[in-house]
Amino acid sequence: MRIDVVTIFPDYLAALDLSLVGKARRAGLLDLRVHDLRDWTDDRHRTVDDTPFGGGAGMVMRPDVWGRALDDLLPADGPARLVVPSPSGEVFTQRRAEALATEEHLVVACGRYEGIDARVVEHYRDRGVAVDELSLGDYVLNGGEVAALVMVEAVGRLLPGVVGNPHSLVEESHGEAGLLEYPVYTKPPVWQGREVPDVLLSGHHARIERWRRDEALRRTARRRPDMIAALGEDALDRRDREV
Ligand SMILES: COC(=O)c1ccnc(N)c1
Repeated sequence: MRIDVVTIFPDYLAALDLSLVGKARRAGLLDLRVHDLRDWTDDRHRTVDDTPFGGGAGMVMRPDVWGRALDDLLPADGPARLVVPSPSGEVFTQRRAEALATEEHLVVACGRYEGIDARVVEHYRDRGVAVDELSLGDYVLNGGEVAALVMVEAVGRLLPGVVGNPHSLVEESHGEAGLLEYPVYTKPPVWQGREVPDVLLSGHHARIERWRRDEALRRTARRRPDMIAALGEDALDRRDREV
């Protein structure tokens, strides 16, 4: 997979050279390229923004600069998908990360200031480019870069070969089961006078699996009842309903 990230703060994305995403890049599993939007400006001040039509505070990012950048990065007939992190976007979820991880090419446009001129998204949608305006949640950031870091990591870790044990992706929170993850424990068996649940030391795999499912259901029902409500009718078996 190729991911192009366009930003006026390329250094913000340096964290993607680390850890799993960095390993994926070095292994050739992820072709991640970070671009400075100012490379597409046409004035000596390398201007990317201007005052908003209709007045109001702040500045808006210019469509002409973004257009030159995205024309270079979004091939006319290519499979690329344009992702625009925005507080007014659809919520970015694990399901969306899974969908994006199947794409050949993503271009992530990081807005700053009051945002990007609305004609940019319109223009590429009208040209037949798939455009996802995506939000991390109901809060505002100073720019799309932090959201781009989150999205690139959430998508990159799903690529085949990136995470050592693919099975661990299944049992995660928001994984296939649609539940939050059960609590986890490791050595020492007693810490601060607190013991590990006996069932986890029993070696009885069926009981351990049942305990983990029960804990995931309890945790989800307590913290995210909306996720329980969203489960399909056949998602809960008789034993689940006893939890
Ligand atoms: C400028 O971008 C944002 O403020 C932003 C992006 C994605 N999700 C959010 N909740 C905010």
